[in-house]
Amino acid sequence: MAKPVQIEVWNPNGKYRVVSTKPMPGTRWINLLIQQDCRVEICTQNKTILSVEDIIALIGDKCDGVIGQLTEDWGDALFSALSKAGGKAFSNMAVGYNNVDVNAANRYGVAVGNTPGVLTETTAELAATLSVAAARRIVEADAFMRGGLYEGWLPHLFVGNLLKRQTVGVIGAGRIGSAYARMMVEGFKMNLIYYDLYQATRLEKFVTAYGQFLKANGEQPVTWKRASSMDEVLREADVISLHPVLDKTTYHLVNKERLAVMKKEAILVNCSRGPVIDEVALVEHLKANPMFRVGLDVFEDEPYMKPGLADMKNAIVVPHIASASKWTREGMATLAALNVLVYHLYKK
Ligand SMILES: NC(=O)c1ccc[n+]([C@@H]2O[C@H](COP(=O)([O-])OP(=O)(O)OC[C@H]3O[C@@H](n4cnc5c(N)ncnc54)[C@H](O)[C@@H]3O)[C@@H](O)[C@H]2O)c1
Ligand SMILES: O=C(O)[C@H](O)CO
Repeated sequence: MAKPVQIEVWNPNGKYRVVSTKPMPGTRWINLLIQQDCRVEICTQNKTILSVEDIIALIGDKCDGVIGQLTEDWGDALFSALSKAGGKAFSNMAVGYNNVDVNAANRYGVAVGNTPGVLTETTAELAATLSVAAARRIVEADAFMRGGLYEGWLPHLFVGNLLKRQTVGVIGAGRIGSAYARMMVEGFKMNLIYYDLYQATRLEKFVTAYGQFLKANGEQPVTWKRASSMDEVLREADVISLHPVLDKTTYHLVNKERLAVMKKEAILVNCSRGPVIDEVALVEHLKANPMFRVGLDVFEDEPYMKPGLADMKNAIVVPHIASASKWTREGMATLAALNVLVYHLYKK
């Protein structure tokens, strides 16, 4: 039997019981649930990742809906427990739902929601930040300065890459990949090459129009190309950002062989999911190619890094913060609450 979990209760007399496995930013999401007659229970346990047993204890005997987190394993055991408690809706507070077994949810009659769109620009901005930080060696230079090593300007000190007129490669040109591509094309006048299973028509139109605008102003136009294979992007791009969903087709999409295809001084950014890159192979590649740089927001065995990664000066690592702006996180919480409410509102 799991230990009882600590909770904070809002609107104790609400008719429906909705559980959030974590406190989430803002109060709009709580108010929306209260307005629809929900008793809101928020788990305040001081434990970053809740186990399946913890969440089963939270769900209890009666629960109408749950808002959960991407760190939780939403599979058969949890959907079975939620269904037994009368629950009909679950929302991940994330757009990615690789932690959710949607087939299991279907088997138990639980509707599943996620939080797309509201985090698109915020996540793309972090990918752009990592790209620039890697190109200009910002983290290394910051450590150098704080370490008291700066003795004066030197022609070779922290020389990095100029992005202007280089090629940006995007793998997975969906919402976030396209937003990132637009930032890099418009912000740095980079040419675009992308690979996706589907054509990114709006992105192509944007780059074409921006190229025409530059030309009309006497500047060299930017260009775009839809690659017929992922390897084409890896071979041609100077900066490559990964934005696909994580599923069986994208697991270890970037492996030892594909790293070898990339330019020796390329920059690789990952703000999608850690397992899209074979991280062991990446560490070896970083060791063998000191001019190759990476910017990582996500890791294969989160919260851990593969041995050796933390020692690599050509790697920038941040703790899965790509969607972490106040506006976005409040928006994600609001969307998650609406997802859980939709089922009950339909019933009324
Ligand atoms: N680091 C973070 O904090 C953070 C934040 C938001 C999203 N994400 C991740 O980013 C992912 C993308 O989010 P989105 O809103 O852009 O989703 P999206 O569905 O709009 O885009 C995903 C794209 O990947 C493409 N794709 C799927 N399989 C592919 C393959 N094998 N090869 C190439 N492309 C493939 C799809 O066609 C689609 O265009 C999410 O699933 C999530 O895992 C991470
Ligand atoms: O999938 C997501 O939404 C991110 O990983 C967290 O914002």
